[in-house]
Amino acid sequence: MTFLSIRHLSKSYDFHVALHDFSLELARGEFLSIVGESGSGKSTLLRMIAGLMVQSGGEVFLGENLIENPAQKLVPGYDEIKLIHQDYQLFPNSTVEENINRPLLQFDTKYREQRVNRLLIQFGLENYKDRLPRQLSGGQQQKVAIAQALAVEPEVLLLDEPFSHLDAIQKRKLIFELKELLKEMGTTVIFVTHDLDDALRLTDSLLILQKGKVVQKGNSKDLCEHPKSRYVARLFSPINLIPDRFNSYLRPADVRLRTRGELMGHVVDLRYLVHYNSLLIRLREGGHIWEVDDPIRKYQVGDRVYLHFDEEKVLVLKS
Ligand SMILES: Nc1ncnc2c1ncn2[C@@H]1O[C@H](COP(=O)(O)OP(=O)(O)OP(=O)(O)O)[C@@H](O)[C@H]1O
Repeated sequence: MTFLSIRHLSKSYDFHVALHDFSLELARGEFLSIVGESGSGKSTLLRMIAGLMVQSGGEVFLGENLIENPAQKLVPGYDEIKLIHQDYQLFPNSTVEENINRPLLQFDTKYREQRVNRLLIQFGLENYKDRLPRQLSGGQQQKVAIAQALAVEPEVLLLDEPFSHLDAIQKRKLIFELKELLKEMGTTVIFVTHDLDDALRLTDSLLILQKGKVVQKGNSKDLCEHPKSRYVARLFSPINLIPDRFNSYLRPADVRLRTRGELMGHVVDLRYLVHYNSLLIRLREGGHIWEVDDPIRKYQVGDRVYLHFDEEKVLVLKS
């Protein structure tokens, strides 16, 4: 059953259309990642969903209730829908505990104490509760910001690249912890990012946004195997253009390397990665450079190789 319903939402800034006719339905507790490059309209969309920006057209409903925008509502925003972005602001002179407690001031003391303690435990922040934000790492500060947003038990959490200040290891850990926590709480989540890897750590369900338009929506397997455009295909891996064939591409993992054949090239670069060597191969035909996986780490820079592939692996991408 639909819980969050976004109907024909659009936004123009002066004459520039930042978001075109966007519709989406999410069930309670569903997770979705929206992936798009910088300027594709991700933040604009989230701010309108949260009721923090006036839209040019369309409506957002949470359950039966219309989400009013700042022109319709005296105090913009809702406790039920919380938006967290990378430039979160903690109160610098308040402790971790006080920061998490801030949104709860209208509740009675007993409830506040219980809620804050629970969040401190859930986020592993019990030992840091008396510290000031500047005495925490970036990851811990980000956890405090998220715990603060969750204090009022929002039904919907909107995450606008909130992990971009963190290093890769911290980020992976936080996304993993957050995923478990949010599933347990039954929160409905929309995560926007330009990084497909981050998106896939949180959710399998993806929507790809480009220049304010939805280009594809589905699970990661569908999008990886049947991308509708080069942009979607390239989010998953580089793609290699097949010489003398229009709009036909291969992923690095779908090319097989042999010592004889027709399509010939030379290895010009090699990167050692966890599961395979990634080779750059200059093709004899047209001098194209292909990126190809070498899972058995057989080839070296300078080697001559022949490239083979199965027809069913060819991606035909017109745009
Ligand atoms: N206040 C504004 N006035 C005019 N144009 C704006 C304004 N805010 C955003 N835009 C434009 O709207 C488009 C979408 O911006 P938005 O910030 O929503 O994209 P984004 O996908 O979140 O980008 P990023 O990943 O860089 O944050 C961009 O072209 C941007 O320049």
